[in-house]
Amino acid sequence: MASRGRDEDKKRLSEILSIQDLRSVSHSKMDQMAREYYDGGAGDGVTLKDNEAAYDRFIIRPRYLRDVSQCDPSTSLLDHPLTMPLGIAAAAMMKLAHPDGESAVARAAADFGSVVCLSTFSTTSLEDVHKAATTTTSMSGKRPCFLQLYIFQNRETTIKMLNRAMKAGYDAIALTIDSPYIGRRYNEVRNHFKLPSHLKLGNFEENSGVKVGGENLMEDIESKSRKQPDRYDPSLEWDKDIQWLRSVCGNMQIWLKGILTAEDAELALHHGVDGIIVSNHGGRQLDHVPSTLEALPEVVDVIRGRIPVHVDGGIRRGSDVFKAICLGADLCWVGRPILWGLAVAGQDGVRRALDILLEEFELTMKLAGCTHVKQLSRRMLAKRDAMGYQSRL
Ligand SMILES: Cc1cc2nc3c(=O)[nH]c(=O)nc-3n(C[C@H](O)[C@H](O)[C@H](O)COP(=O)(O)O)c2cc1C
Ligand SMILES: CCCCCCC(=O)C(=O)O
Repeated sequence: MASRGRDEDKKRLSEILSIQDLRSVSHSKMDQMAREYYDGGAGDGVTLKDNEAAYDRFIIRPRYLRDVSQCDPSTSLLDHPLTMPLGIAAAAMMKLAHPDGESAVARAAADFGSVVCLSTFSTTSLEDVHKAATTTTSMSGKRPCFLQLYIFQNRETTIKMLNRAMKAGYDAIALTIDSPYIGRRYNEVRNHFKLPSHLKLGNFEENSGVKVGGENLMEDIESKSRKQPDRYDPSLEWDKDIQWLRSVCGNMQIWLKGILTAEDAELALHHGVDGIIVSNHGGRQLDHVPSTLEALPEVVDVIRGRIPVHVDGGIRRGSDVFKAICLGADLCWVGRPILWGLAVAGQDGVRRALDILLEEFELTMKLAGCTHVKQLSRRMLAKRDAMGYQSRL
């Protein structure tokens, strides 16, 4: 019976040709609360939509007659090989999409040759996910693994989690800096978002005081509720807290997730972080901030190759990955496409999402006249505006 279900999933997956197809099919697989939590954003969704729309404002300037019979889309991260410059972004509570949740995502990533960033609010323990993410049948050598971090007011909660991450073997922490409070998300309030009782947060004890959602979500969002005993620490500052984090992170690298300006990129460099992720949290935090693709160049220009710069938000096609790498990103992280794949067919659905992005990325490289990721540069893009297009960036 189970194998018939998997065969049907495989047939359905072979008919899915794009991430948009995956998104449409995923909608029938989730209830309203999960679907709107996954797909939605903050406020009126201006930034959410702009993250995707920004990719259509850039056009590719292809070069021809350049022997593209061989093409290598691979890269590396922390000395580990990656099949392409693509990682799986932190997303909370993956078991809302599929009972195999984060472990299925981690297994698909390992077999494909990608990297996972696990959310603080995973519904699987960080130890189990690390095991799944680093055990692979197809890629040789150890796989990299990131843990996304929210720092809690009760620092002991955070320290305990970091100690577990070090022991499990995580390579890097991605501290999310765009969330001193949760963004204003109407869907979650209307749907009375809460983690269903059969699911548990994987990284906290029952009595830790950490929870997501609940009866008073709007109060929680505004951080007024007395019912929420432990919440994000909104008092974080560059000087005191990055140093503090370093003192409790052991050998794990420290990356910052949520940089959107040259000024903060410069501060990140000054405070000695190991890498940055240009991100607006998939349009889920402050609405009306820039699309990440358009924020990327100012960050790349100030960093000048001294630390890696990654980007996430709105990436739905291999050509989007191509454009972000042309604008100077070293790697792209994808969030929702992976959740849609997970909802459609668990590990196989995630693998389908990754394969679609790889096939599209490789074909875009070849049709644009590139055979290696290092050849991608700003000269390969132009920006479309109301008047036509600007041929040089
Ligand atoms: C359902 C969902 C849950 C998320 N949970 C987290 C989280 O726990 N921590 C975090 O830093 N970012 C979280 N994010 C943001 C992602 O890490 C990433 O920045 C974003 O999804 C990228 O945009 P994309 O979904 O358009 O690819 C979440 C995103 C989604 C869609
Ligand atoms: C109901 C709000 C939970 C927020 C924590 C996870 C997260 O970062 C997200 O974007 O969602």
